[in-house]
Amino acid sequence: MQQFKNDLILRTLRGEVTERKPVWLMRQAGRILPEYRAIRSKLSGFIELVTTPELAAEVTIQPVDILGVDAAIIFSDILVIPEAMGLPYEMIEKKGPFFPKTIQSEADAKKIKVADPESDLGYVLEAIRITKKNLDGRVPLIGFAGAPWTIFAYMVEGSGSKTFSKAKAMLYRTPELAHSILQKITDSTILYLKAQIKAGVNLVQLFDSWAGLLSPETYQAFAMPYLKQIADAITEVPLIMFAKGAFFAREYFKDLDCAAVGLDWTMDIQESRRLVGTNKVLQGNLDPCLLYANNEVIIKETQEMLHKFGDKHIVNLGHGVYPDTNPEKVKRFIETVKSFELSTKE
Ligand SMILES: Cc1c2[nH]c(c1CCC(=O)O)Cc1[nH]c(c(CCC(=O)O)c1C)Cc1[nH]c(c(CCC(=O)O)c1C)Cc1[nH]c(c(C)c1CCC(=O)O)C2
Repeated sequence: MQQFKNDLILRTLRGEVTERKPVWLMRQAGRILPEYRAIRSKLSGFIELVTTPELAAEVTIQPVDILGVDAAIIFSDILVIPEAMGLPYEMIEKKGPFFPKTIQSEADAKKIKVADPESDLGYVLEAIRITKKNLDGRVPLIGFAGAPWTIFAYMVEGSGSKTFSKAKAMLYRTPELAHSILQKITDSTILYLKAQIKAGVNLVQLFDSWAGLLSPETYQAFAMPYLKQIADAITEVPLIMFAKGAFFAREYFKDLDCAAVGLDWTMDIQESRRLVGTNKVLQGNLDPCLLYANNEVIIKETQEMLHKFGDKHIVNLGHGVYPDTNPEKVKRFIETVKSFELSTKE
């Protein structure tokens, strides 16, 4: 096993008691950092950055150097999977992702293939290898993928949406077609995560960003079976399951073979602990908007959160950090976490 200078997150995921809690932020690599924007502004756009391994590796490491987080997350996007399956995406400035081609019919579904990570996603794997080399054991590297329902939602809807009603309509109208697409996404995701692990990531997170749009019954039918396949297949490294807005899913995750469950800021910490059980680590869940507050408020709210979680906790926000957040506020949040256990031990 690789030796790290800082392996707090891996020890926490193994259930060990550590000297302090590990901290990282979803979307830590990105527009909050002027150093990121400097690299990004020289390129044609986000996709060029994602597909240029040397630069993707550089922006992956920036938050480790600048913010002092306890893990790096590989700079990429969940939408590289639809692309590898045959549906390329565009990233429209200030609007978000757009798919010129989507899946509307059985004929469309037949045309998409199971991704071959080595040939279709080699640029991500290369970025992981370069990142590992340049991190030089400072902190572990997180790999990730979108959860099947969230990826399906983009492949059918074709863009972001408040309701994802086209994608949800397919679940209700043609469930068998939906299941066949979800299975292909799942197969692609398992191959992709395994390829990331082989390239060097030390843990992985699944993002089910649109989980909260489904009813409990629909989530049981169209999300859980595929999450279970992924969790059962990923045996090499710890898995963090993050399903935004899915209150109902916390109790389902109790029986999922994952090391940790991510909470968003709307989820009560003690209630979540009850639902998820005592075995798993919890991750989260400060409201990203708290980082707009003044330092005293940030420190107080962060400390309260740290108390409420107790042990078995990876500190994070409840969702990705918003792009207009002042990096100094992020640093204040991280410093509060780092000094917390020290101050309570004295
Ligand atoms: C739903 C989703 C996407 N992508 C992702 C999710 C799941 C997490 C979540 O729920 O937020 C995941 C993601 N996207 C990105 C990362 C990088 C690693 C990290 O967390 O630091 C990760 C983990 C980079 C990115 N992905 C994107 C950016 C912004 C692009 C830019 O630099 O202009 C970054 C840094 C673009 C993206 N990509 C996506 C959207 C909706 C957008 C546009 C939103 C926006 O503009 O903020 C799809």
